[in-house]
Amino acid sequence: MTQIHRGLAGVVVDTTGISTVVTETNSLTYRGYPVQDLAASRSFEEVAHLLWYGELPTTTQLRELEARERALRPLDRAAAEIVARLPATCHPMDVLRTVISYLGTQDLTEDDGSLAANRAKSLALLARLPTVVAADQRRRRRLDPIPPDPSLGLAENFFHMCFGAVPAPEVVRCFEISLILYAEHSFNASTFTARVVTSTLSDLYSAVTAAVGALKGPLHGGANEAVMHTLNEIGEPERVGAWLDRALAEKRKIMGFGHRVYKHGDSRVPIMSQALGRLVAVSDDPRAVRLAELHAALEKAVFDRKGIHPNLDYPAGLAYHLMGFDIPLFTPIFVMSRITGWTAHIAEQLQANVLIRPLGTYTGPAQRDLPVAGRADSSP
Ligand SMILES: CC(=O)SCCNC(=O)CCNC(=O)[C@H](O)C(C)(C)COP(=O)(O)OP(=O)(O)OC[C@H]1O[C@@H](n2cnc3c(N)ncnc32)[C@H](O)[C@@H]1OP(=O)(O)O
Ligand SMILES: O=C([O-])CC(=O)C(=O)O
Repeated sequence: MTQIHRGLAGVVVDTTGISTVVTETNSLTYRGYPVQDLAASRSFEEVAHLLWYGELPTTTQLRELEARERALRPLDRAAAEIVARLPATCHPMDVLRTVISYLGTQDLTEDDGSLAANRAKSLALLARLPTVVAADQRRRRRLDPIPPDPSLGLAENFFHMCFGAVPAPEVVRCFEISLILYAEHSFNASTFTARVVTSTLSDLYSAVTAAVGALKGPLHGGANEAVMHTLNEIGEPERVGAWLDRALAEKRKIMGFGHRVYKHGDSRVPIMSQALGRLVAVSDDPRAVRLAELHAALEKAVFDRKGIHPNLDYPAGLAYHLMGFDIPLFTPIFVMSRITGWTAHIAEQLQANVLIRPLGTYTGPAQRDLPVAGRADSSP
């Protein structure tokens, strides 16, 4: 009897040299480096280089990558118009997906699937996606877009393009840590989607567009938005117990909790939670402390009631709210980071490609004779 692995749970589908969760230390490594060490001392741009090239950049390589990223940030007029004209009723992930698809049609660089060509496309997306996301937030607030500032690093420039100002260094660093932590996580659903598309020898933009669609769902990246909706729904720390009783009785999934791979806690959560704590301490949001209390109370209550730990989306969701971003921007920010991991996997897939095509056990009707066409009683 064929064993069925629903959801591919526990199935090893390929090798990868990009990242792994070291279960003995509950540590996530990118190209061998623990992510907590990267989050403590490195920039997001350095991490992008590490994921793409396999090594941290030298000073010269970093300067070169930064210079190219800064130069590639502006959108062409048509891309800017697409952002401005798509209905405000659509989710910013739909805007991002649509603009990425458009950018693919405008990319006239070599499309031979070579490593060099894909690296150039990956860098262009890393540079332009923040410009799209920031312009989308501003138009929803009825504000004109702010052009990128090439004197600023990627994280600072994103704040500049969203708000016209760069916040305190603690806030920028918290944001950058979130980008480093979100950058890569092995064969998660969106990365696997990108690899499936790539395995047919389709192009990088098609793979990334599909990955955006996979990340949007609330069981994956969309959970960071859902976390903030949950906190708003509960409202006050004192209401956590009653809210959780009802949610569990209704068999609701508590967003930002649980994980397919980590069963004893997501290795990235302690780092992000510490960064969130520093953010709360400097936040000028009058509700910051109460929200942090509510956040901690829900985490404790879910663990006490269900033994389930939070995943990275749990601290990241509240952090993005306290940084001033609108909730529908949270998952697009995840994309701004994960574009590095997706594109590293696309390159890896192409280097030793095999078509990804699993099997399913058929449970439909047994083979049967077709009814005679045209007979009145031929329909079942
Ligand atoms: C960056 C990321 O993408 S991280 C993931 C973000 N997603 C979320 O936060 C959404 C909420 N979490 C979930 O839905 C799940 O934990 C997933 C989808 C992440 C992982 O799901 P799976 O590995 O398939 O685990 P599964 O859903 O089978 O959960 C196992 C058990 O724990 C329960 N459980 C898992 N997560 C939760 C949760 N968040 N709330 C309540 N119960 C949960 C399930 O109901 C199930 O219980 P049962 O055995 O009594 O039926
Ligand atoms: O690995 C997963 O299934 C989901 C996740 O945490 C991620 O993509 O960062």
